[in-house]
Amino acid sequence: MKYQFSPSLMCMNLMDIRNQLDVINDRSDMVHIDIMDGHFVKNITLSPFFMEQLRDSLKVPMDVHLMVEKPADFIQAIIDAGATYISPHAETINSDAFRIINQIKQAGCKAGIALNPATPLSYIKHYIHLLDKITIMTVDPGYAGQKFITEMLDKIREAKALKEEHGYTYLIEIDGSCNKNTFAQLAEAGAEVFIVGTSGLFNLDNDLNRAWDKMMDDFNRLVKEDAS
Ligand SMILES: O=C(CO)[C@H](O)[C@H](O)[C@H](O)COP(=O)(O)O
Ligand SMILES: [Co+2]
Repeated sequence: MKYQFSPSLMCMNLMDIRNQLDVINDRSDMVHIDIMDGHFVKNITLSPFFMEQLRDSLKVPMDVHLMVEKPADFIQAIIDAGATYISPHAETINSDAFRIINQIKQAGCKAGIALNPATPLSYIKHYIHLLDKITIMTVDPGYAGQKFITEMLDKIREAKALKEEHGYTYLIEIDGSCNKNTFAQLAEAGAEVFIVGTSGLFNLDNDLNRAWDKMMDDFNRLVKEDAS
């Protein structure tokens, strides 16, 4: 299994997009796009408009993290803006989970789900088999630069065990404080996709190529590639 890295574009230097996109296109597996409505979380970040501006310059898939109270209001706009993965929060789709997952898949996109730290995996047990990716928040949602919640390691282990036991095909993605202090324990627990933001990537160096080199030097020193 090859670990994947997804830079969180809400953390990038928006004054230097062009240079950073060249690095991102060369080195990342996908990009993480946080869309917030100011209600589900008290913050507003990126948007379908931002995605449309970016899509012709991007050579890697867009992974959209929907931190909004009413994701059904945004799904079509995000599909139209070129998303590959679309991940609403499980806490916001209780009344239309299957409808939303079907809408995402029928559009040819991949269906993901994001779970708040306080939300157990059991909350999605009736549709977990339909998912292409599960994003386990290791910080409370809404902001970059927060403290890692170590209790989430058990949830990651549980997601890995369920996947192995039932043959589920979802990717296990981690969102929040993925960095040199957490890479090893996250990989050991079962993380497969690392969303890297301020602490894991963008704050390591003003030059994104050098920052990426530093991140991978740390990662490769701390994590032995999973042979499976
Ligand atoms: O979902 C997010 C926050 O709610 C974003 O994806 C952040 O970018 C993510 O937490 C990564 O940022 P960090 O500074 O590495 O924690
Ligand atoms: Co996110």
